[in-house]
Amino acid sequence: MSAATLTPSRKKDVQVAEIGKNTLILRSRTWERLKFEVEYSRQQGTTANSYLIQADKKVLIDPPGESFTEIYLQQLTQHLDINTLDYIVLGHVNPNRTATLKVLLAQAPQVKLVCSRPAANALKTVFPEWESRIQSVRSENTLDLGQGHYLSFITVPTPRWADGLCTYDPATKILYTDKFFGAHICEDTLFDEDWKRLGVERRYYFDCLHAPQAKQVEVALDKLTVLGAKSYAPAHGPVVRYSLSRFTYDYRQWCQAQKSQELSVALLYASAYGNTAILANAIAQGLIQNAVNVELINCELVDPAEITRIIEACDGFIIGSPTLGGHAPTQIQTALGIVLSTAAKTKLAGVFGSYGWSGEAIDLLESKLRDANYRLGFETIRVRFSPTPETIKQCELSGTAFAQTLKKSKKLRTPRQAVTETHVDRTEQAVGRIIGSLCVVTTRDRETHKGILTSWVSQATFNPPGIVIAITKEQNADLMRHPGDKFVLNILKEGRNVRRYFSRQSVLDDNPFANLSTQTASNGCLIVNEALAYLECTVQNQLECGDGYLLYAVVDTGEVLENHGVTALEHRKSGSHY
Ligand SMILES: Cc1cc2nc3c(=O)[nH]c(=O)nc-3n(C[C@H](O)[C@H](O)[C@H](O)COP(=O)(O)O)c2cc1C
Repeated sequence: MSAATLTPSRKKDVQVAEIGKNTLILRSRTWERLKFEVEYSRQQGTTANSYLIQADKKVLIDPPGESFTEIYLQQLTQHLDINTLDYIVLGHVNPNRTATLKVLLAQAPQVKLVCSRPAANALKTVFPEWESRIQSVRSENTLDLGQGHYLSFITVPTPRWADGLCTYDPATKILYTDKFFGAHICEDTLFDEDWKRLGVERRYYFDCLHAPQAKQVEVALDKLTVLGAKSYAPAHGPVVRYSLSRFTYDYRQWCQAQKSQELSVALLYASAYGNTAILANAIAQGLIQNAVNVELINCELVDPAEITRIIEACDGFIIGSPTLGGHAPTQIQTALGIVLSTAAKTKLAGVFGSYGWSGEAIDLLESKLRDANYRLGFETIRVRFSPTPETIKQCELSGTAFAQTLKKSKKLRTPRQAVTETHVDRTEQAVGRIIGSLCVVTTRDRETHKGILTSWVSQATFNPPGIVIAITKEQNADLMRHPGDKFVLNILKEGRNVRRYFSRQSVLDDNPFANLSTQTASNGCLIVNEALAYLECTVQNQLECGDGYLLYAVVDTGEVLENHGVTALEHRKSGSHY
């Protein structure tokens, strides 16, 4: 076998070499950044690999995109009489690829296109005239080219490439892996003999393309590793021959590492023409770079039960949509319904989308989430038509901002668990796991105002609206203990450290209201303006119990001060003290 290596060129070119019996690689090469998507940002160039198997029958695998059409066909025709070509196998389809396909199909009317069923459906929609030339295959299907080249197909659907198809040739033990096991790097070296040097590019490629779909990649690996391949022939970068086991192991490890991140974000989207998908991938990068697991959900492919499961398990969710005919696609509307009925209000949310002129889908998503009181982790991203390098960067930064906010809120919400069982009675620890809304009760005695921090509040009646509030004797809350006493319950907002002014030490030393913006309620007590909401209350009943009191108070009036926040919660180590 001659693994011919051609002279380097700084211009785009096509490198051709034999990589196995009857098998050529045609590598369309560019040393420049091919596209502005994040996956190309390391600027090492890339190769678009195509393969030609010439046995009794002839198959071309994955012709490149339109930036190479001309130079690729020039090279191809030096090694193949197009009139003898039988099949073109496609690992996936995208609009960019169709330019080369159109030329090939026009020149070779006998050629059949072989692809997965989703790819076939997509092609038939856009090119109905090709219908009779498209042959869709499934995992158990094979194609006999003669001379031992008995090709088998393996469908490998992922959120990003729902139509993914790998091809295995037992004659050469080459597995054509399309988007798996690639790297964006352009060199003369065809194989991976110096594979350690490729580590950074391989990992970056995985992070950009596969980390947000780690679960589906694992399923694909299960299908591919049983084949016993000796080489991987990917769509980009060197052919994998020397590091096949190591690279497969790395993929497993990277998937595991991704899935075991402490924080996880569900990234839901639909995209008819690919623009919203590009935004989703850029946001995913921002999250992944900040050690957050991303579950990419292409809403067109995932059933509602799976969306519900992922939404329940995630720490935050981000949803993106194109606008088509003034609406969000049905699948996005379904996903939104699931989110609104499933996701806890404490989950951080985000909205993005590509639109043309009116962008109703993005407005719908944002307004529904705001109305439902979700906190948004970044300013809603609206991109007209195709993203630009700037908007891609903006998406990455938004992903980063989202990850950081998520980490902060997780810290706030996570109770400190350091106490050992020898120090605190287990029962007290268990009682301490009851949590409540963090509030400041304000009372008034002539010109003196007082504030008491509490989280022992619960709604008790609907009609009249009434609450029960527990106070301990040491809280010295005499001004609110008797029927007819008035107070204001200020419900605090998560993320604002208002409580520090009302800790025991602060109250003893200072006037807690000196550093806070307040206003006077109609019952004379103070409203803390930084609170999320306040209730003006009148005590009706009091019950002395244990070392405290239980008060039932009727809510006279109240108001939400900030529409877009969530209530701060109080977590305690132990139920033995406040
Ligand atoms: C059939 C069709 C209908 C569209 N209707 C709207 C519309 O009502 N309002 C709008 O802002 N953009 C509209 N657009 C523009 C798309 O939102 C825009 O092309 C967007 O980039 C598509 O995103 P996608 O690539 O993620 O599918 C329409 C586009 C098409 C092809």
